[in-house]
Amino acid sequence: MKFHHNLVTAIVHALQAIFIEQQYADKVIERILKSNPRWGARDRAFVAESTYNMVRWWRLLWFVLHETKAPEQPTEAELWQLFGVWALHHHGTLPNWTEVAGLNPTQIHERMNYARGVRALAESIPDWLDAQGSRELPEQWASSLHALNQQAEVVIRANTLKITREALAEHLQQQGIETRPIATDGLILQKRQNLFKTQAFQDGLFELQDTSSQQVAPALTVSAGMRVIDACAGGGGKTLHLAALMQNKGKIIALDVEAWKLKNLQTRAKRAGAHIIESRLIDNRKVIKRLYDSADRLLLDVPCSGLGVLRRNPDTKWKLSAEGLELVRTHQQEILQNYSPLCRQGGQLVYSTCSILPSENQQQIQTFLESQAGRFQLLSESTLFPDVTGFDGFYIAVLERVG
Ligand SMILES: C[S@@+](CC[C@H](N)C(=O)[O-])C[C@H]1O[C@@H](n2cnc3c(N)ncnc32)[C@H](O)[C@@H]1O
Repeated sequence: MKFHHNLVTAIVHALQAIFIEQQYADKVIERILKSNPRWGARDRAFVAESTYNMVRWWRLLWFVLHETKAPEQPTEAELWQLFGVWALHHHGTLPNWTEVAGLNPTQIHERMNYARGVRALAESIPDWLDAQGSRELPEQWASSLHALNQQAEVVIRANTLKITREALAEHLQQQGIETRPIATDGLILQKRQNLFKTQAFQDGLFELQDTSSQQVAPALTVSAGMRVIDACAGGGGKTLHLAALMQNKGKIIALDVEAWKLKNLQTRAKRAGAHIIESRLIDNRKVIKRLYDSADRLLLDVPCSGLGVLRRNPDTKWKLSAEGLELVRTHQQEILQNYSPLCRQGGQLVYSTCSILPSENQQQIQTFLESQAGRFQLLSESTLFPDVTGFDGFYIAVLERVG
């Protein structure tokens, strides 16, 4: 493996932005790749994947480097050494540079071997989160955590408003992009590659969406002509899927508290040719009250810890705290309580998270049902565990309003 100094400099700068300036890893990597248009595909992949992997294994790498926890303000010299630890561990070789000259490969191997016996080190996760996970999921936690540290596959969803999954697969194959089918409308890329620049993406023939996330819209059992409210629509990943399942007939009201996300949703909806979506910003209580008792189907894809999508956003585990998790849970219950009246009698409410923790999932639904004095009943619930499915961790509950 030959390392390029300028690429590792970019990785060190990316880590500074993520850990010192507290920027989101995906945004940092996007910006760095954009500002270096002359890098080839291999260099771009090296920078993106090495940065993500160093974020993922952050705790483990610091332990191996210094036998300490990660410092809050790592110096540039330390980050170069940390890359050295990563290079030795992952590629089996060290670059011949002064920045990593002081590293001792024998010591690195010994510390790595020790760390293998301590789960929170081996899986590179904060102690509090490891304790929380094993308390909540005594049987499943170890294998779920291990699965959440693997690199996620690239999954797309064919936009059936424009093309069938089979025709899309053929179209992509003609561009040299090999895929295999998954779920109802999904395709998995055989090889990681950036699809955003393809004509097929610009033409709205597909969206990037993990297989687990693709299970949420079908849980609403929508049909053409229904009135659907997606109350935490964000950038609209699931809204677009709902529009496709409704064959662009009926109405979807997409709500969110962030105007910029709804703007993004509108851009995506236009590209996808989904014209039954009306977005509304929740900027006062009336926005919600006006919609009471009006939805045949209500989706509450609530904010969550993001634990189920650690494979894509490994920086989440370093940014989350026990206090933050508690706030998230309070917010989830408030959304359930305040927005459930949007569902009409006889209609259905789907609650979903990209978390596997029962305290964000089953326990929230239980608390909600107990507070409703029989107004809602649970039709089904399932946790999609990453170690079982091989995809993101998700929870989906389907409730019916009966009173
Ligand atoms: C898990 S994300 C939604 C992802 C989106 N459904 C998708 O598929 O792309 C949760 C969303 O809830 C929004 N949100 C947070 N608080 C909210 C509230 N009180 N009411 C409505 N939306 C809220 C966030 O801005 C965020 O976009």
